[in-house]
Amino acid sequence: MHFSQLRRVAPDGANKKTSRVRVAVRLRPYMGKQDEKDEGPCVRGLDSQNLEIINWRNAMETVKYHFDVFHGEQTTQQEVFLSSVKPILPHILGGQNASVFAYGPTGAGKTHTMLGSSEQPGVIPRAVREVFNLVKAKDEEEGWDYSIGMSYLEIYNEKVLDLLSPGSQDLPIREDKDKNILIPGLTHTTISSFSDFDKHFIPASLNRTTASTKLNHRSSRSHAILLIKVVRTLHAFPYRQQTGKLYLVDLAGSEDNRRTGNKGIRLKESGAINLSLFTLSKVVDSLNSGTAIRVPYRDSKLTRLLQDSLGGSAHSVMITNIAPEYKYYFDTFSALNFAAKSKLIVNKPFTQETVAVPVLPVKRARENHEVGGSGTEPHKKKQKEEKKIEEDGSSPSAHFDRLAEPSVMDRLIALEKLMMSCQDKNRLDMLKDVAQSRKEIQELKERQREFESKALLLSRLAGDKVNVKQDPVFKNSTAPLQRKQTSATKPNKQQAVVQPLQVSSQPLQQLANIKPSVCIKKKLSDHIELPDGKENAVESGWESQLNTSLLEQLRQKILQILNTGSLKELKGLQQIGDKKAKLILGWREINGHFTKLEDLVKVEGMTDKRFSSFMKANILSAMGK
Ligand SMILES: Nc1ncnc2c1ncn2[C@@H]1O[C@H](COP(=O)(O)OP(=O)(O)OP(=O)(O)O)[C@@H](O)[C@H]1O
Repeated sequence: MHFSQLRRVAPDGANKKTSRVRVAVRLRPYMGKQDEKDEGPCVRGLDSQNLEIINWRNAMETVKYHFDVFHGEQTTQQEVFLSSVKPILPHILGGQNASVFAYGPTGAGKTHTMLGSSEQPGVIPRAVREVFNLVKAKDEEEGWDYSIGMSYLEIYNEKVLDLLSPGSQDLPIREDKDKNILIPGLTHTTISSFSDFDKHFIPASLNRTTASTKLNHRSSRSHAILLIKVVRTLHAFPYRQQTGKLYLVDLAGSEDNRRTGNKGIRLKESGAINLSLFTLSKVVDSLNSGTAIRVPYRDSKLTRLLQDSLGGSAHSVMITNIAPEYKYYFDTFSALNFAAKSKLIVNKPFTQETVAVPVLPVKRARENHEVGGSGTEPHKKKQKEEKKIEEDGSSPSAHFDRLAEPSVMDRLIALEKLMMSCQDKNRLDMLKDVAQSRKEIQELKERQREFESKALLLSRLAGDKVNVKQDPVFKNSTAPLQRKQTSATKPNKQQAVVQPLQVSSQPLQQLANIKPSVCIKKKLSDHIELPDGKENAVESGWESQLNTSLLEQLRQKILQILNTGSLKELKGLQQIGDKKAKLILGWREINGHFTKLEDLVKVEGMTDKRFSSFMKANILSAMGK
């Protein structure tokens, strides 16, 4: 029977909606040599979806990335298969397409993930076995006959080569009227069992073009693409037929030409690899951002070939492999940026040892390069301290010195720019917001520290002199604080007006509703709506009119918001604007928690009077609901 003459039908569940590419990241175990061992990893997992890598711009920070799935160093081949690949396989039997591809730097574990070894088989053998199992489990009664076939090819230097028929020429890629991608002339072999598959696959794998680079002895210089095709045909007239394709792709390594010493033919290979990987990144980005009108499949052979199995109604998974050693830092960083949906700079040291080491290695490297290392005294002192720290090798900046050649730095900067230009606007805005908020919190933290040291000075002076306020030394050294106090003495109408708490303060209001006292509410309202806006009339004594247990509950709730509330939740409190909320966050970062509500006066700009007014406004607001 000639199936090619039979009518093809649309796959089950196929629709016009473009599906996104699921992104998983797999971190392979540390494999540095013994003498490199002390360096430790530069990247580590946080949980099943997040990981962090040291920020090359500032070794005191980490950059946190979020993915659909994160597979840590201990993750087994079986776990990777079960969570990232197995769920998509049943779709192939229903006539839909799918692709699984391993992306990442050379030596980071792509081949291990896709192929594995006989002791630890990877995605390819497990997926093929599973397809056979799924077909076997199909009920005869459903009326379909299944046949499984395979093709195996590589894309090397933008040429499509048939691995089942070595020595063949570059094959063309075509598209039929139903938008299916075809490769005329490509060997397609029917396979009846897993061992049948193995018989064809193993010798074909040896035909794969590999060569050695400085980074990895067995570096793969081509994209190896295994196609498993499942065709199902109805027993009876009209002999409907459906074809599902599964592409299992071990991509070439994405090493950087200038670092790997590639010349001549290797350089040409790298150019082709980089072109196709760059196009793949644009395709994945277009599919996942959902904003692109045109997905640039045609810009490389790889993406053109995968066109009907990546996006559209296909099910796609990209497993990005990364390595933890510092020598892979640049590659890991670019692989993560390629794969990431979002990233966040976290102001947190990577290891405990780095906590006390305020180093800015990148900045220093560039400064040295640009201005010959000259600088002010404090700058020189800082450099000296940094040098000392780096000599004993305890700082991550020591590792970055190797990356800190101007050419590598320039490429990291260019990479970031490129990444930014590829991002959709929202992501860019989000990054800008994060950077801005961090800057503000940093400034506020510095001011808070200043404030605290002044407060300390004040308490010392209070021990020496009876009336601190008249101490001229203190007056001079606390100018900003005094400015705040001066403005606080002006009547502030807003402070006297009690408004309902905003959305984020809902729990506080709910709490107040437990035992509302109409009588008290009215009385309090009378007080707070004084026409002249003066708050002193209700500043004291108002608490005594409230039910004490309710008052305590409200106080606890406010304390909880102060201690755990987000910026938005803090701003939901009465009399806490954006600036004050950030000051509170800054105070929390430095000091931990407020033990009691009265501790709020330790935050810059919060006087006793303002605190009383704050308490009154929040409690009355909750009561007034
Ligand atoms: N998760 C892992 N667990 C144990 N060993 C691993 C793991 N991942 C990779 N390896 C080992 O690391 C080495 C490099 O891995 P692999 O050859 O798979 O890298 P690759 O990314 O495929 O490189 P290339 O681009 O050259 O193909 C191999 O010895 C491999 O066995």
